[in-house]
Amino acid sequence: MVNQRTRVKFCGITRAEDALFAAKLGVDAIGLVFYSPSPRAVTIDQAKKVMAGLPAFVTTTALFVNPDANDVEDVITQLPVDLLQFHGEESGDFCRQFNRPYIKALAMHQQMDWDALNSEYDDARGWLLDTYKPGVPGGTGETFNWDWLPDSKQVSQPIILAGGLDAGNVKKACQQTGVYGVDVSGGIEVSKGVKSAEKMQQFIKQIIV
Ligand SMILES: O=C(O)c1ccccc1N[C@@H]1O[C@H](COP(=O)(O)O)[C@@H](O)[C@H]1O
Repeated sequence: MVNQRTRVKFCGITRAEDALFAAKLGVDAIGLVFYSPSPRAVTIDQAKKVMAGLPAFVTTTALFVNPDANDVEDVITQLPVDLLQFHGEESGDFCRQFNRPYIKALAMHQQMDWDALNSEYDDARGWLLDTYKPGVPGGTGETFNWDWLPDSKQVSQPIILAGGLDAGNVKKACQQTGVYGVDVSGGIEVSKGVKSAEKMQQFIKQIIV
């Protein structure tokens, strides 16, 4: 039996050099933000450059927040993204219309209706559980109470933990929660959209030993 380590996604990548460095460190996935109000948003041309030098086996994820279906189509017809990430209030039907694997981000509250979510997003490849902050769809840089995570009897989808992770708390997060994966954006940046090689390395060191 192979030991499974926590999977890692670095999100909000805007520069080819950051994507390459992340790949060298061994990340499983990188995220490209297609949500224009975000300071980490990329255009399709920028995303092409970021993706160009990536080696095989690094999953590329396109992140949207309540997009028009046409905008998603534009991205998936022009870029070879592997996975869609919906970070708004998209319905299950909306997410699955593109016939692409998707993950659904959910803003965490103490009480979640896991049964309803199970039936709405039963075909999601993972649920990304992120901090709830009114008016901010994601990238808050803030953690939520990890005791609120569901147990394996409540959900069947792989859980990806997000929200305020960094090199200082990710090890504890993995040990305490046993999640399938973690997703980080602000915790590995020097400034919004610009990743820090040092912080990326420190983050990975906590997971890949
Ligand atoms: O990064 C953004 O700007 C962003 C904008 C809108 C929705 C989601 C966004 N990022 C995602 O938010 C989480 C947590 O980010 P952080 O580590 O707390 O900064 C992460 O999954 C990003 O993918």
